Amino acid sequence: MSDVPGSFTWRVLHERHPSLIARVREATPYDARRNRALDALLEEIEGIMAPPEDSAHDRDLWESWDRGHIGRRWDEVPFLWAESYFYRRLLSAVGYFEPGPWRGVDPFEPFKQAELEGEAVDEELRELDALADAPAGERDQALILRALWGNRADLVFRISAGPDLADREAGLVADDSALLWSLAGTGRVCLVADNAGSELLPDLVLIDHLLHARGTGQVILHVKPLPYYVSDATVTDVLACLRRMAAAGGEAGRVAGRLRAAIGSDRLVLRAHAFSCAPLPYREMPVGMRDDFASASLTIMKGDLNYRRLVGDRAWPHTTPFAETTAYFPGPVAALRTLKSEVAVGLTGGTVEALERTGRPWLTTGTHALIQARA
Ligand SMILES: O=P(O)(O)OC[C@H]1O[C@](O)(CO)[C@@H](O)[C@@H]1O
Repeated sequence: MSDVPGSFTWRVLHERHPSLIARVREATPYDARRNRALDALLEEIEGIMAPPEDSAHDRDLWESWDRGHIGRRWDEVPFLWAESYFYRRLLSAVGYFEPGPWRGVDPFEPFKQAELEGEAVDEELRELDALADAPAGERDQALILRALWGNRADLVFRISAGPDLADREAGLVADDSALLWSLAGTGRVCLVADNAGSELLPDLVLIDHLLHARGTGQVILHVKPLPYYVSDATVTDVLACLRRMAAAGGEAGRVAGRLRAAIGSDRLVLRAHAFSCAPLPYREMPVGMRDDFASASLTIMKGDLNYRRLVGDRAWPHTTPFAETTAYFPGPVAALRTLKSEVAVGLTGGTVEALERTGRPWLTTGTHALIQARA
């Protein structure tokens, strides 16, 4: 829940969301009607959650996902539900679904594009040249760590996490990478993506490594069907990353070429399932998605939001076993995530004590990360 003033979840709803609306307005010159809708949303999020508009194409879908929350105060329903619904309402406000000129215009695209064009990305892509000749085991570990720490580059988080984020000390609080690699066999691997740009690029490099070097037969890449949580990856973002890598040349260009060919031969399959934007945990996933995950030798869940949805967005004792909270999942699963919210399981008592002893925040700052897996 988010109803305790000053708590982390309360601040996301009452501070981050209003500041995100301001950033969206700064980034795109919306017309008067869109601005009025954004004003109305700003007012609404301090009070009662309104239903989707009568004419909304996905009204039935949201009604099926509603658990009696619509019509209550935004901060009196589960945090996951309110936070997810906010992004749906923001898209409505900017005219994303309505027939007319703003239809399909991603309000977060200016942020995503600026990041993808940045020099930091050039450097990351150049580093792939040296990695291409590294011994196999070294490459495995380097690529998994890049995909993991790429999750720190989350734009919603960057917008509001403060300037010292990049300087903070980084730490891995759990590391099941050996189990992860033992599960990534020659059959199918699902990767459930999180952010575009700096996170999706290393995810795509990891996918290429699985297909090209590790003998994985097929990878199914799940992305979002809609712009979501600011920087979450859509198919458009996958294509932008492929173009960016192709333009960079060198090993990045070769990776892009192989991935294009893999899409052409269905060795890399893209999915944009409606449930990927649902305000619900994966425990409630629909049959089609369940079948995908059940057919894979491993599903890799990227990022903080997917982690919350995977283990359940609850105040678990941090020592609750990861295998227990994911027992419902239809196949082997791994999580690669930097910690940006208060949910964490699968840690040893010693690790939790050591983290608490530092007296510094570790759960919501993006300074710590985990690799967890269960067979
Ligand atoms: O992009 P990620 O790693 O899923 O992070 C999203 C996280 O950011 C927040 O929206 C704000 O910190 C969290 O509530 C959420 O879990």
